Amino acid sequence: MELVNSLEGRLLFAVPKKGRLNQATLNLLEGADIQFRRENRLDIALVKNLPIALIFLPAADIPTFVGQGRVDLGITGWDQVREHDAAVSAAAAHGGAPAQGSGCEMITELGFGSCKLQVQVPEKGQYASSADLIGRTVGTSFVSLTADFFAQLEAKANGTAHDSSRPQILQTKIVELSGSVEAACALGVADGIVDLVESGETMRAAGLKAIDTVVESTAVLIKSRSPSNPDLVDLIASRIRGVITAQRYVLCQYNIERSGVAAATKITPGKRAPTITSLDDGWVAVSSMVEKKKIALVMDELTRVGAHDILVLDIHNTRE
Ligand SMILES: Nc1ncnc2c1ncn2[C@@H]1O[C@H](COP(=O)(O)OP(=O)(O)OP(=O)(O)O)[C@@H](O)[C@H]1O
Ligand SMILES: O=P(O)(O)OC[C@H]1O[C@H](OP(=O)(O)OP(=O)(O)O)[C@H](O)[C@@H]1O
Ligand SMILES: [Mg+2]
Repeated sequence: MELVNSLEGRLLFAVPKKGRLNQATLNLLEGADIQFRRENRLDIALVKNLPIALIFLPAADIPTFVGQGRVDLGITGWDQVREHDAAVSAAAAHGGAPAQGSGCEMITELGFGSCKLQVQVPEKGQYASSADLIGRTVGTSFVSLTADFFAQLEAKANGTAHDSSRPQILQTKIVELSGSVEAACALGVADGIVDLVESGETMRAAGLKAIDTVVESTAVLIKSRSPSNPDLVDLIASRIRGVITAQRYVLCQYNIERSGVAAATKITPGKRAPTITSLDDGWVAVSSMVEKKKIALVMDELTRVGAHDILVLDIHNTRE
């Protein structure tokens, strides 16, 4: 109870308490110098060096807390934000509460947690396209997105207009499952599933294949429509962007004769522009940010156009 009282005046920041996004999120918080100690089993942690409290929640619940404005900031999957939005719209269409505070605003993508929410069917089965599943049973944890997806397919198949603001009466049966969704086809619970795919290993191991994509997802930083401390939200967003940039880029430095600079800086144009410093005897030193995943190719090409003394340095942090 005491801890809940000490939330007063603090910006509330929801982070995934487990699962695929947990560790990468903790690394990001560390990079952004958000210092905290989480007591064993406690889902609230006060940040020591900023007026922030971290709230550890399941990734799927974070858009609800942020969307209702109970929590100011959150990190979760874009798939979860879309599922939440679809659920709120569906409730409104059924005459429930109007889409009260449904809105989470996306601040930035975070560069981890990439995956696709895909329609999957048995590899050697009779279904070749999503439309073949109309009127069948589909298992998923993403019931609202799946219902929307099949409502659109059914409207198209029936030659009618899809209107998401009206209650959807589906021919396709959607069965809600909370995990290990891949088991549903083999065990006869569903004819197809809608679930996340990253490497495809889980899908293949279950003897399934993907036939359609409902949503492409990545981890995102989201905020509520009217956060309690907008300046602090901006500060955190800017720190987090800085950490992500630092993780994505390396600093590439090299020396080259002035005559080769134009060709070399085409290879390393930098994030904004390369820094060029004159050296003796018609040589220059160039320093430029390069995407980590491209650096080997960039070094090959720089060597080809006459660059020497190429150095690649890690970037600890950045700020625009
Ligand atoms: N295989 C994956 N690769 C990349 N990102 C993923 C993967 N699976 C899930 N995600 C992302 O992580 C989010 C949370 O999913 P995850 O399954 O990790 O959480 P959880 O269901 O709360 O945890 P758990 O499955 O451990 O119970 C998803 O909404 C999605 O954005
Ligand atoms: O394409 P892959 O790289 O194999 O990853 C996809 C799997 O990852 C997630 O499962 P998770 O590990 O969260 O288990 P769960 O199904 O019990 O949630 C997701 O639900 C898929 O099953
Ligand atoms: Mg999971």
